[in-house]
Amino acid sequence: MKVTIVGAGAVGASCAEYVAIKDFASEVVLLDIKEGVAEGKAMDLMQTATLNSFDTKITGSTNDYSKTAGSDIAVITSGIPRKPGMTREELIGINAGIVKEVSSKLIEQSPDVILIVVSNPMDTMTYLVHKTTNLPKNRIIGMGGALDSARFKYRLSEALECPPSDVDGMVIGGHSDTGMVPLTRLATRNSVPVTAFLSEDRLNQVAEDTKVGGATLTKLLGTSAWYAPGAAVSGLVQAIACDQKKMFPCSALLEGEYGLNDLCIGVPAILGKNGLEEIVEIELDEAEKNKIKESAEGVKKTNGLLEV
Ligand SMILES: NC(=O)c1ccc[n+]([C@@H]2O[C@H](COP(=O)([O-])OP(=O)(O)OC[C@H]3O[C@@H](n4cnc5c(N)ncnc54)[C@H](O)[C@@H]3O)[C@@H](O)[C@H]2O)c1
Ligand SMILES: O=C(O)C[C@H](O)C(=O)O
Repeated sequence: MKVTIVGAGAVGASCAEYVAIKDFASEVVLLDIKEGVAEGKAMDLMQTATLNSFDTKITGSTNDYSKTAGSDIAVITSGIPRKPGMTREELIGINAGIVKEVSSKLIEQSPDVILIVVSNPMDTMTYLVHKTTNLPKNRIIGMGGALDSARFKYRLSEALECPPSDVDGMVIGGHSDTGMVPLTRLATRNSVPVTAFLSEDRLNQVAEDTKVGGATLTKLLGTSAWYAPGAAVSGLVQAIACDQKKMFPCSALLEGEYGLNDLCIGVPAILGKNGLEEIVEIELDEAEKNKIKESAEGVKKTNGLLEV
């Protein structure tokens, strides 16, 4: 199993580290345009192999796509991150060109590759890859919901004063400060609805904190987050590589599901060896349906800025 990660920056390197530590891939290739950076990070990570007990071979490449040939899965993290005070949507001008070029070069070398898009604004970048490549829709997946759901569970565990592992929950919708839809009605602590423990006001606070999770970290760090993003991407990579049939909220191309068409947005999906194998349509209540509709309008507005 060969995994390529384009962009050896904060998220790309974190993802490479988690993939390696989980030890399911034979090879990880890190590629970046910055001279020597991917090679350096690959070597640094390889020097953790005996410390962290993994056999995955990590190599680096400065913009030489021949090194990525025959990749089963490729992750696109290349592009710029936001700075405090910015929205993800503001990154479209620079990142659209990068994502378009990178996806085309990856497919040239690995025609059977499954692509995971991470660069922001992620839903629109995922849609761009669908529009500009001929890959079947199961082989283009946007990562955002897995991260947002992890943040949601963290915020719920804080409110419940319990370990995060006690909590289950999911965030669907657009990966944006206003477009995320944390499904508080369906979240549970060991099968008990969280609504049994937390007031409506507290749950609304949890939802709002979740939606601005990325912005909160960006303000603290001066750039956007990387540990949880890298871990979230590695979860998707593992589900595909190991044919786990796991469910994650992923940005998928919708053709009628949830009453939506011609956009990529976060919905529950089953991931396995064929990539995004199934979109799961869950029963939403009226308020949730309205939130998804509103979120989709926001994503479509951003898609409208693309020149495709
Ligand atoms: N979808 C998500 O949940 C999520 C989470 C975190 C970050 N992100 C996004 O991921 C992207 C990367 O974030 P980061 O913190 O790793 O940024 P970073 O600046 O640390 O790393 C980006 C890397 O991309 C490289 N790059 C730029 N153009 C390239 C090209 N044409 N080919 C190859 N490499 C190129 C840069 O040299 C840099 O090393 C940003 O757009 C960020 O907003 C998305
Ligand atoms: O917040 C960002 O800009 C990066 C990423 O989308 C995140 O949610 O951490």
